[in-house]
Amino acid sequence: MSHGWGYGPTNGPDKWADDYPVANGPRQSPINIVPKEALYDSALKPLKLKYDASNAKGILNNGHSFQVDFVDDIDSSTLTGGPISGTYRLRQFHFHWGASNDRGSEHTVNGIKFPCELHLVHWNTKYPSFGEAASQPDGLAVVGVFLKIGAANPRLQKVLDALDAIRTKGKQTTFPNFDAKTLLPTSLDYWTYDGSLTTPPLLESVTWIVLKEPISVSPAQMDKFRSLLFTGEGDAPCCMVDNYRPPQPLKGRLVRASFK
Ligand SMILES: N/C(=N\S(N)(=O)=O)N1CCCC1
Ligand SMILES: [Zn+2]
Repeated sequence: MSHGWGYGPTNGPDKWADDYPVANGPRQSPINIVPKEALYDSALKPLKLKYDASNAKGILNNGHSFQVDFVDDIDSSTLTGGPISGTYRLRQFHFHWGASNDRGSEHTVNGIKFPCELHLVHWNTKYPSFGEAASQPDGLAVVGVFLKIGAANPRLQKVLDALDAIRTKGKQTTFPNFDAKTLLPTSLDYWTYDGSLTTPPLLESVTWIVLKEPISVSPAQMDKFRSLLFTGEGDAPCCMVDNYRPPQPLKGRLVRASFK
């Protein structure tokens, strides 16, 4: 694949192994979650998410999705507990979505796709940096949250209102004072398994923590996600949609549940 990776017919998920052979590795993500095949583990701790709204920095169209970046030079926005040991710092959150409401999520549940999936990316502070952590088997922890079509979600609106300013690849703007915890559902029940980044470089360094309860999103809000472009200013416009990798082979991995 001579050109950069993406989600199109010539550079999409089926082609990523050309440049990133780990794409066919033993712990790739996402996966299809089959709740009846998950093992309830009473030893799993509750998730503890302590986020400081003042750590929110900016919002960026990175050409694959958009992300909200956080100050992560001190332990002020952290994930502890759950399946992990130690302290993981919030680095950024981003989303994956479809061209229509019948698809868009990366993880699926009993083969069901959601229209969108939120990923909150954290890195293990036992390592000196995000980059270093990303290359370690216990380096990252990503909390995944499904978005399900329903009533408009007011918690999403500040994020969606910022998208007009970052319509094209490479555009960014300031995004101060945002508490990422407001994006989480009431229940923090979760499934967890050992996996990878779902985009190149597909590093097998992620402890996945996928919440069972979705949050709501309205059809009109989904259309705001779809107003972004994969392409840069002045390029032929290509709508940012279907920026999701499909489920990957489980290859014998265990999926554990924090709930019965
Ligand atoms: N693929 C990724 N996150 S994800 N989709 O696996 O949560 N990332 C790539 C660089 C930083 C996060
Ligand atoms: Zn993601």
